[in-house]
Amino acid sequence: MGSHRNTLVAVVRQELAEARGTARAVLAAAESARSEALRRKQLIRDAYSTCLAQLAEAREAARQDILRRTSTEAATLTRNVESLAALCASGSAGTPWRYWTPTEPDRVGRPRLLRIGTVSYDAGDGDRRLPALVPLLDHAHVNLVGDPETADGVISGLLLRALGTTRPGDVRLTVYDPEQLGGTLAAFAPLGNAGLLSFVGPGGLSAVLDDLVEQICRVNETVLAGEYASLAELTAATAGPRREPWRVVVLLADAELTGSQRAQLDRIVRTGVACGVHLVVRGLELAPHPTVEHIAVRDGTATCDTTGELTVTLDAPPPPDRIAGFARSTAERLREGPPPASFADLEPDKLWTESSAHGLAAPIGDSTDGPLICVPLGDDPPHALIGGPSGSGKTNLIYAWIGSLAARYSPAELAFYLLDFKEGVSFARFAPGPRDPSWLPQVRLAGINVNGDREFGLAMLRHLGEELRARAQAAKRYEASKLAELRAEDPGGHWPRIVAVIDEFQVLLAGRDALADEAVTLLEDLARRGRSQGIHLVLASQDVSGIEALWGRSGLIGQFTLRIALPKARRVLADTNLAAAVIPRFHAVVNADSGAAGANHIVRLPDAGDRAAWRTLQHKLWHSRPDDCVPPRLFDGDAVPRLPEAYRPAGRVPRVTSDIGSSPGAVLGERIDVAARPARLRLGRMPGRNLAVLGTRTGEACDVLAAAALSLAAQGPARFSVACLDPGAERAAARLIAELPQADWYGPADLDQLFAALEPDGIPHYLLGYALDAAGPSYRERLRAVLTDGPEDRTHVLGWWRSVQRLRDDLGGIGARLDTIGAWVALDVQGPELSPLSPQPGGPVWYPRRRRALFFDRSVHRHPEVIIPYEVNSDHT
Ligand SMILES: Nc1ncnc2c1ncn2[C@@H]1O[C@H](COP(=O)(O)OP(=O)(O)OP(=O)(O)O)[C@@H](O)[C@H]1O
Repeated sequence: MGSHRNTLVAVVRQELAEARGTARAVLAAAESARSEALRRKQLIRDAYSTCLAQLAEAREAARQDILRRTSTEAATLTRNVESLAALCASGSAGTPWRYWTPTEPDRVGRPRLLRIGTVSYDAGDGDRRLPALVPLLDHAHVNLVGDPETADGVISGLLLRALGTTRPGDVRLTVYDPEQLGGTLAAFAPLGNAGLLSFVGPGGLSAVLDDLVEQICRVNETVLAGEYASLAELTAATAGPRREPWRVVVLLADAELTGSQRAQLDRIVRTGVACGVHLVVRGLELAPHPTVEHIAVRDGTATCDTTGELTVTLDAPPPPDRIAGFARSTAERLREGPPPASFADLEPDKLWTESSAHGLAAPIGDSTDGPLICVPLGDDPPHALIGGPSGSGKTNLIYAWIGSLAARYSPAELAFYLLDFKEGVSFARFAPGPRDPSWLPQVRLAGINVNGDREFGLAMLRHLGEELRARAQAAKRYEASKLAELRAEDPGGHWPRIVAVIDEFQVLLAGRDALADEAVTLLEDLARRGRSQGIHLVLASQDVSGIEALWGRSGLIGQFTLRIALPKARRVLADTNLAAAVIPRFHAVVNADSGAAGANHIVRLPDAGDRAAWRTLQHKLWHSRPDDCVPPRLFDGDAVPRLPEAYRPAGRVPRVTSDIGSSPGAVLGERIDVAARPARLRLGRMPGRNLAVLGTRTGEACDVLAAAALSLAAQGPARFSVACLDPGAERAAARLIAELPQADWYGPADLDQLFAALEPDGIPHYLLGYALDAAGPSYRERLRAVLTDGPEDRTHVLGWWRSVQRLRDDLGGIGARLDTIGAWVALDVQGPELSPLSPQPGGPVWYPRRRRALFFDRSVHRHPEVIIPYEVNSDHT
């Protein structure tokens, strides 16, 4: 029993153990499944939160990106809107009152939008403000509602901006203010003095409306005439000034309108804008129409059609004193007329498009009512006379004319020769200078500071005389009677029209000397025959007696049919023509009928003297110049020409066997002529081929001798004996010796050796004698022998005597024959003193002047000629 029990127990135990084992296993499995599930759960949780974080990150990145793009786009848009606003309301249309000044529109400028205040908006980086703009001229009527005081402030601002962005006279105001009788806009009253503003009394509304309706009918009928839809379109199409002013009618009415008034007002609303009639209304409701801009104002703010729902913070009204000041100056300017054309306005749209075959025409300014006035030159009128007292603007007029012509006619069509006898450099700007390398391509010659050098004037006339002859010959060859025909027959030829301007020409004619006689003869010839050969003279003078001198020469004055008189000019126009006496400053009378009353054109002249404006034009023309265009010859009477390098020995001693040449030429100075050629003295093997330099100006005498010696040395083998008998000339003589390839020096104690050395040996031998008169009587005999016999043996004396008297003493005293001196250069020696050396009885007409010398070579000259001694060493040593 006991064992059975035990067995049972054992079995039970066994089973229990097994069951427990199973349970444990199940538990363990469950545990592991649970922990697996938990792990998975954790994984999922982790993945979820990673996912959330990533999503958040992506969302943030996307948000930042959107914000960035938004702000960039907003900034661009803001900029665009701001620049658009600035463009639509530039200058006085949009400037805040604190900085406000009127801005003149350009010739084809269109009316702008007008600022009434600002709208603020959030640009992302804080609050920004944009101008709130409304249309008026050419675009809209303005209908204000709301608080009258604020509305009147807006109206003042709009009117001031509209007036300030247009030309004086382009806007006419009518104000109907029955309550305040014009007091609301009283600050504009000065405009009434110029007829730009009228106040209408309480009973005058019907008449005003009728008048506006009539105006609209008239504009439609006679101005637009079915061809244009509006005055704005007409102005744009013609690119000219406005044909009709804008009429801006301000109606400050709180009363009811009668039926007919309302009907008229509605007509104006519908049709006014196209005809330049605009209503600015407060207290009335205008009939709905696309051209009506509504502005509702309240407490310093407004809403209007252009800005939609945005609230406009209104600008304070313009200060009344600013309005009154502007109105006064506008009325004043209108009385003075429109501003004159500027120098730039004389320029054509395209440069160098005109042909000068049949003449020249170029504007020099505008008339008081607008259009530019052209001045003709050609077959008729062929030549011009300009007159006006000092300071009246002759130089300025000449600049304007030259600029205007130069912009139209290329160098193939036009050539200028310009000469100014005034002290000053007015024509220097046309030639290259140290600060500006440009030049006016049409200028062939410019003479400045010529007041002392009438010879240069004569040289220019001679040059033109030669040109005239050349043209006349060509015309004969081609059987042409005028320039246009010659150009047609000879299309390959270079036949520009020539305009020669001589300012203060009377200087050339002053004096009863041979120069004046020749100048008059040349002028007469040029004036008479230049017409058909395309050579035109423009003579200017401030001097009545100079002009009167012309009147005495009927052959000359009769050709100057174009007369230009500046204010207070006398004797330029006909005696019965008093226009020049009454024209204001900076105006001119242009008369192409020899000054006859009735042929006057009054021209307002632009300021053409302004260097910057000139430079702009000149640079433009200079950059367009043809490749073969050379700079003009500039003659400056104040400049001293240097001995050109070509006339200096290159350094080597020429071999004795080199070509000597039959008559080497000594260069003495620059001739006063158009080509700036050197004055040469031929030293052939003939009696008298010696040179005497006469006068006491040591520096210039030394320069003449040095230039002669150096130029001779540059031409071939030669010997030089330099005798210096004046201590003041020693440095110059020493400099010369240093530069000459072969030279011997003789001082006062060496004169015996000098004369001994002058033995002929076939090679040219030049005795350069500085202050030869100091040699003294004991050497006179030998000197005379060299002077007499030397040249035939190629020995020539180039000597400096300090007076004619001393030269004469050296040659044998009173009654001595001076024919061994074949050529002389006189410095500070008076004309009569030269009579023994001159073919003219009484000596030449010569008044010594600085750096000028009179040169006479018996073998070539009929009359002595003026030369400019070259500067040989710039330090004058
Ligand atoms: N149209 C103009 N607009 C503005 N300024 C002008 C005008 N014309 C001349 N002027 C000025 O007036 C002054 C005198 O002019 P300009 O030198 O042309 O006179 P001018 O008659 O040649 O005098 P002068 O004979 O004494 O040389 C200059 O300062 C010049 O700039």
